[in-house]
Amino acid sequence: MSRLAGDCFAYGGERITVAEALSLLEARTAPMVCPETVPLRAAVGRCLAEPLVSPRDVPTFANSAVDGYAFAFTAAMRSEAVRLPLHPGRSAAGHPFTGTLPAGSALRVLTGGMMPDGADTVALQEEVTLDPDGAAVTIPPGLKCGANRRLAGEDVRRGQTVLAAGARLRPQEIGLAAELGRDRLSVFGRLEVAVLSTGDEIVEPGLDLPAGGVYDANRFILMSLLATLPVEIKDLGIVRDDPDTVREVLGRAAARHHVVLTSGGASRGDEDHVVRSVQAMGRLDFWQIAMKPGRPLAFGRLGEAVFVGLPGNPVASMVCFLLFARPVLLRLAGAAWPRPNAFRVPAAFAFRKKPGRSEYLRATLVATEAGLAARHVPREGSGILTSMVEAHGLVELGPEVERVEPGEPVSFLSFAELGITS
Ligand SMILES: Nc1nc2c(c(=O)[nH]1)N[C@H]1C(S)=C(S)[C@@H](COP(=O)(O)OP(=O)(O)OC[C@H]3O[C@@H](n4cnc5c(N)ncnc54)[C@H](O)[C@@H]3O)O[C@H]1N2
Ligand code: MOO
Repeated sequence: MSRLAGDCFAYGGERITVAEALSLLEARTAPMVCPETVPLRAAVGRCLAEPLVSPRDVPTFANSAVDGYAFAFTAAMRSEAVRLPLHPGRSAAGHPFTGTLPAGSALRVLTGGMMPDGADTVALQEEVTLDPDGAAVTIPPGLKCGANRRLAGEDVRRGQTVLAAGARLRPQEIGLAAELGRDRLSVFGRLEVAVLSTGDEIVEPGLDLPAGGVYDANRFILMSLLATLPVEIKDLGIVRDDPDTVREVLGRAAARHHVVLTSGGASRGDEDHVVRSVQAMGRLDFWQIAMKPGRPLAFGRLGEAVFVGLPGNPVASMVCFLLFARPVLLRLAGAAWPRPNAFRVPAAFAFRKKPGRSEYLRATLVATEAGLAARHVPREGSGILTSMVEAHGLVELGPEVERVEPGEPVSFLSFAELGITS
């Protein structure tokens, strides 16, 4: 769709804060995929390619919110019980009453039934007294005019833009489109993302582990994270760190995918063949982000494809994916730039840190007498993957923070806000 400039990931400084990195990335990424029209059921999780405008009011007609009796409200009803003769017929959902209700009478209505002409208020059936012969109802005093009535257009107005282009379609957005009568939607096509691991020590799980070997955790983390996004995942496995193989794999991956995502080798600009190959075949920009974990990040271009190189340590790789790669991929896939909500909760810990960089502490939410609080997981190295397993989210301490005292409010970014829902 749009072409990103070859140098879109360039930046001048040495070290960059998390906020600066995010605003640069937001400014420089744009959708890479084309719109396509898909049936509603296939649209969940995708990004809307054009605004959704309602062709009608919803509800389309005024209707009763309860099973009861409809009538025209009168001032006397505020203070006294009023007995109304029952008009023949009824209004049920799908079976409207077609006449006009005479003033001073009531009509049997069921939930969802169209409000009859001449009525503006409904009394709940449990609250009225029906004459033994069923000929009249007595409405208790105190009802408000318009009670138990749902107005036409009270949810959505005709012509209203209910979803903006770029909206990520969750079950509720799919329901809204269905409610407006849409059976298909124009959504952005899936972003094609190739994932690979490199590093001579990295071994495929299931194989024997030689001395010095490390099983590939990152690729499985990344593919699982990608599965939460509107992308098509191509698993390129572990690529041996040999120049010819790396070039060949990268060349093919870049020609067939929008994005090539790797982990490891993000800091060793001179040794790693992935890094060297991206530099030789396209352009690579190293980012040193003032954060812990996950300082080194690499962004680049391989022809038309975007290259994202995450740090090798599994926790750093995952945190960098969640903070930086995820919004970039969503934006490339047509989504509006996501802005996860951090909740302010009291800290259930004390902490000291260096100013000038952001820290992301793996944290659990714990119930205290004062409500929920965040407790940081004590073992926190960027290779300690069990810290992520234990955690419910990340406590984000900004560059200005030097210490946290128990009870002080901190920003808690739940994993759910970062797209990890199960
Ligand atoms: N002299 C310096 N050393 C390091 C720096 C630095 O700035 N100067 N930065 C440190 C930080 S922070 C990180 S993070 C790592 C990043 O290094 P790389 O991105 O180049 O990653 P590697 O060196 O390849 O690997 C680091 C670590 O992660 C393990 N790893 C790699 N891939 C996987 C995988 N797919 N699954 C599981 N584990 C993986 C790898 O074996 C290493 O142990 O550099 C620091 N050093
Ligand atoms: O990015 Mo590194 O793993 O923070 O320590």
